[in-house]
Amino acid sequence: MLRLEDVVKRYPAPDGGELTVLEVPRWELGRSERVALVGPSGSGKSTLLHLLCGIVRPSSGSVQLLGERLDRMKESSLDRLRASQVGYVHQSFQLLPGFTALENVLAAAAFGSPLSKRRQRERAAELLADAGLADRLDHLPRQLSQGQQQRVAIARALVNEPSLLLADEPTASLDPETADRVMELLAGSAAASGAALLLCTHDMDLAARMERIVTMKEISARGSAAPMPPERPRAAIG
Ligand SMILES: Nc1ncnc2c1ncn2[C@@H]1O[C@H](COP(=O)(O)OP(=O)(O)OP(=O)(O)O)[C@@H](O)[C@H]1O
Repeated sequence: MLRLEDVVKRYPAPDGGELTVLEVPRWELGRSERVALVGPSGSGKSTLLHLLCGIVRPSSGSVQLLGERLDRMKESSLDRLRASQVGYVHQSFQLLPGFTALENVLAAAAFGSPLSKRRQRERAAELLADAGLADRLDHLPRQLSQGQQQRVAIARALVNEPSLLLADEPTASLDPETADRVMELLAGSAAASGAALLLCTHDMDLAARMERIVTMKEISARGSAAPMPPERPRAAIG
């Protein structure tokens, strides 16, 4: 479902040169696989997630999602593919502050869902209910707890039945109990819908709940050029 070949990502450096952040000879993620991605801070995890859904383009090499070359696609086609096939859960939720929980989920459906408006509304309400938020549909993000906001973000990521779920440290700002519920929802939903899940985390307990753990070292010949802190044994890589 996802394949990277000879991918290099460079960013402009402040001194006018370039910083090579990623060098990936070859890496694949299969359909329905649930994988944890771990690596020190600055090793390129977020950059990799952004490359995998076309938010960022590689400096060279090929990125294939569902047989489509993202690196060659024009912006509007990329937007459409991402809206319909990819659910992205951000560490900081990124909900629309003036929209209710239901409206936040519907906003994603409006762009990427083939369903009728009525079915979109039903599905959005069902997902929020599955996330334990049936009585919070009309609440604004600021009227929700952190864990509730993250559950809205997960419902939003799932509303278009994506083939690929990308989650960038989705539990980083949550207490352990809430993190546990959020993980259950994310991994359980991916398993139920057959979506592939790639989850970036510093928490090795959460990572261990995925089918497979991959490290940035295994994926990329090069992490950040910046010096990295030594890896710690548990619960906090980076
Ligand atoms: N837009 C950008 N311009 C220049 N350099 C960037 C840009 N985005 C990221 N970088 C650099 O790329 C490297 C990887 O960053 P990235 O955010 O992918 O790491 P990460 O592994 O997700 O880190 P963390 O675990 O701290 O979130 C860093 O050294 C960073 O300075």
